[in-house]
Amino acid sequence: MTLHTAPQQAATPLPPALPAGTLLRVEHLAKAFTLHLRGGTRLPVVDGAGFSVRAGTCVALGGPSGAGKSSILKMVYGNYRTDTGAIWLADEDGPVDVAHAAPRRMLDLRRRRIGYVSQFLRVIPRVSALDVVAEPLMAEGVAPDQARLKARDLLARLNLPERLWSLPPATFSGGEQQRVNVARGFISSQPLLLLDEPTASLDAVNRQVVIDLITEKKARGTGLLGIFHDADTRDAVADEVVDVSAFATRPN
Ligand SMILES: Nc1ncnc2c1ncn2[C@@H]1O[C@H](COP(=O)(O)OP(=O)(O)OP(=O)(O)O)[C@@H](O)[C@H]1O
Repeated sequence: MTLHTAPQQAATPLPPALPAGTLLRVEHLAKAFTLHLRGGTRLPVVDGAGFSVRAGTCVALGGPSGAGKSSILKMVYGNYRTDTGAIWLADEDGPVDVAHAAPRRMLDLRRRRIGYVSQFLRVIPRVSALDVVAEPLMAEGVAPDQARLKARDLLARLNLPERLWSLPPATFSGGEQQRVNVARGFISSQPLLLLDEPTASLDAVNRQVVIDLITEKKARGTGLLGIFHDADTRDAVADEVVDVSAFATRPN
């Protein structure tokens, strides 16, 4: 995962008082990509994006392909720089604007406050599937044996054959890698979890497992912000769908 390092807007807006239970509030968000290999052409993606995520709910980002759903998710996780606007993330001492957070702060927020299940697993050479899943818990200070126990539980629930657990996932199928990725994302307990198409390569049985995992997170008070191309999954988990094409800066 990359972290943007460029400075953002000149002035950091004052933190708002987020309503009780609000974990994330996106305000007036705008982003355009600059295509340096195309003579600096600017490609506007979203303008004026705004929505909130409350504890115990799942908000789905909807809209057609290319509308900017993944770009919004990446801005919330601090992977993409924002041009204007604010992304208020609830922290223990009050809201932090992710759009202005320094890289070190962002890494700390990722450890404690915000998790992310990316679309594809980033394979780490020579690390077993079990340790890929257990690693975020170990990074939080959980003892390796305990972290691996929880990882085993999740991999078993996601029907990953036990013979694969000790192998690095580089050679796994797309669906097997996605299940390792989902397990890695769901193992920790940050209050906000971002999901980028977590069921895209999964069969119906494992899609249902992911739906159950999301439902359990919601019941424990986690807020989720996700992209679900599969309408059945979206209908099963989403409390609200935010149509990103409403924030488009050009026809999609
Ligand atoms: N790093 C990048 N550099 C340049 N353009 C980009 C970059 N990332 C995304 N885009 C462009 O921004 C637009 C929005 O892309 P994005 O992936 O956010 O859409 P999406 O709604 O998630 O699409 P899909 O449903 O197909 O995944 C697209 O036109 C895409 O080409």
